[in-house]
Amino acid sequence: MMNSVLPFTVEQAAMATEYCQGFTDGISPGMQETWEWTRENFDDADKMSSLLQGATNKFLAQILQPKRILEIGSYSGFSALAWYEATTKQQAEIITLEIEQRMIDATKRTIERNNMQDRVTLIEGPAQDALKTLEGTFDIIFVDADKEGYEGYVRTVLDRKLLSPNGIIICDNVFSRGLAIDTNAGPHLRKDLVPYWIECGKAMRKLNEFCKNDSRIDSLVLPLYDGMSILKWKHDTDMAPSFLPLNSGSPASKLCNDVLLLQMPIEIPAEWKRKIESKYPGIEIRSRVLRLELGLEANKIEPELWKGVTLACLYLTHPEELMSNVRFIQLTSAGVDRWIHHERYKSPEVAISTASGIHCPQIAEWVISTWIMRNHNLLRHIESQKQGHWSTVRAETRDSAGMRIGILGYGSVGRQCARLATAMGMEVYAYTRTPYTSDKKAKSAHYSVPGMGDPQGQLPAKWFHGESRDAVNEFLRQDLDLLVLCLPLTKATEYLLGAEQFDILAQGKKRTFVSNVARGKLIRTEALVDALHQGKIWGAAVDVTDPEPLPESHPLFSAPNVVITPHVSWQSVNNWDRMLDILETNLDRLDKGEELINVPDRKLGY
Ligand SMILES: C[S@@+](CC[C@H](N)C(=O)[O-])C[C@H]1O[C@@H](n2cnc3c(N)ncnc32)[C@H](O)[C@@H]1O
Repeated sequence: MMNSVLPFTVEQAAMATEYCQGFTDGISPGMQETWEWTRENFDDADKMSSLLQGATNKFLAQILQPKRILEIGSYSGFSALAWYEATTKQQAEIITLEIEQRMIDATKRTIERNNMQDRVTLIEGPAQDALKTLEGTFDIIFVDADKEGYEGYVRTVLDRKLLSPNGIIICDNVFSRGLAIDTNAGPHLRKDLVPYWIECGKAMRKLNEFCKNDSRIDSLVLPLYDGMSILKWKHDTDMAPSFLPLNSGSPASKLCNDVLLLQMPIEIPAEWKRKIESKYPGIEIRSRVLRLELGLEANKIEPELWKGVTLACLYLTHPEELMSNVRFIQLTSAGVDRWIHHERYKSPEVAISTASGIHCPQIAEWVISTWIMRNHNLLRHIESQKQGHWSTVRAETRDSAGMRIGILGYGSVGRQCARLATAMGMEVYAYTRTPYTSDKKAKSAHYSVPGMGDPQGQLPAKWFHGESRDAVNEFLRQDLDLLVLCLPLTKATEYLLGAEQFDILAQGKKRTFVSNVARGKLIRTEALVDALHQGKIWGAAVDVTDPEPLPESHPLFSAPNVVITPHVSWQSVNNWDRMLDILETNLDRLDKGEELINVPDRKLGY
């Protein structure tokens, strides 16, 4: 066949339509009813897709299996119904845009009649506005509104990368009843409509020229119905969100229908997103930057962005109803305190992982640096420096060689403290809740920064364990030079160090330096202040306090030999790369159906 279009007369075209419909599946009773009802109620019902076109859209969607569809131009909701029926398997989300009130009402009728409320959202108003605020990507975008608007819609979709890597844009009516091709090509048109369709035709020619020349996309214009063009990202451009290897033959990822939402204090690097999208074809990634300095209110995530989210990486809790589909939460904090009352956290169906391990290099450095500040009298020297005079202080100065560090809580932070202390010639005593046996399990299930810590538990010279206060007191009797608190705050560990424990430390042969990098409530603050004033301890460094923040002029500020920092020991520019490493490891494990890393014990609360 030389031409792609048969030279049908109007009568022959009607017969061909009937012929095709007769042999076509997918025109459901609901579609038939909506179509008939629209024809009976609206004079301009020719704006609606034909039954065969509805079936075509449905057929295409069944092959492409989109998870999100955007329709620009609902009219009476007939095409939205076709998208809806085609996507029951994957429960796709469908957003349809409509500006005209009578068509908004008609679409609402179709949505209600066909019970589409669960997955179809009708956004009322100009499509131009909606397109500026929509988030995420869509696998099918059906452009079927005002013809002059098409080029702008397509440009916005491409510029804002609203089209998913393997998604398609379908533009309907690109022939404009034939007048886009030739202004004489519509002899069958009603005379009064000719000027309108001539204008539409001009807009369509401009659209087609834009699409053909835009280096980001491939364009296919088909002589179907009133002309239909299909657009997709070019596969050799880096303009698209990312590309999936076509026909790679690799088995489908288990995450292919997942939507991952991240809220972290950084923009998620495009490179990381691309890597994840190509590892798990089909996964959709959405993100919001966390700006805690703006307060909780400013960090709410709009319901729109929560739709379909199954995997989340979060610091803050969000309303349970928005998170109802979430099956995995990667917390960006090492602790779970914020989450323990949240339904999603409590649900056994939801997998949880923490950020434990990402902070240990810097926290251990904080412990050692504050210890050195005290031993070398740096606080006093700095004070003199600030006053502009050569310090005359010649106080007792210590070095760490041969000293003993006692680490209460031998997790990732404790292990890195042990590593640094060992390098300085210290002896390590470690305290754990349960008896230390082998580290194999911890090693496979917990994140540690490569080359850091003590993954095999080889550094301690002596191990202690127990859940009782007596067991802890026994540990405190071990003549410790440096005592580091790096254990979680639970009911059992609350106020672990009070007046009694400072007395125990005072009775030993050494004067202990107490360092708290865990939680303020592990220590009774009044008892610490007393111990410092009475010289029961060599000094203290606290990055966490009770209360926190420490109120202005609190007695702890003016106690001797204490270093206080405002809960900052965890900070480092490297945190977020490490966080994304943990998340990636867990996505790998979810994909392979393996046990996750950094899974907290929900009963113990850490
Ligand atoms: C061709 S009809 C849509 C047909 C429908 N998709 C179907 O297949 O049955 C175009 C619709 O787009 C709507 N429309 C026109 N301009 C619009 C705009 N700027 N924003 C949103 N909708 C618009 C019109 O009111 C009209 O209902």
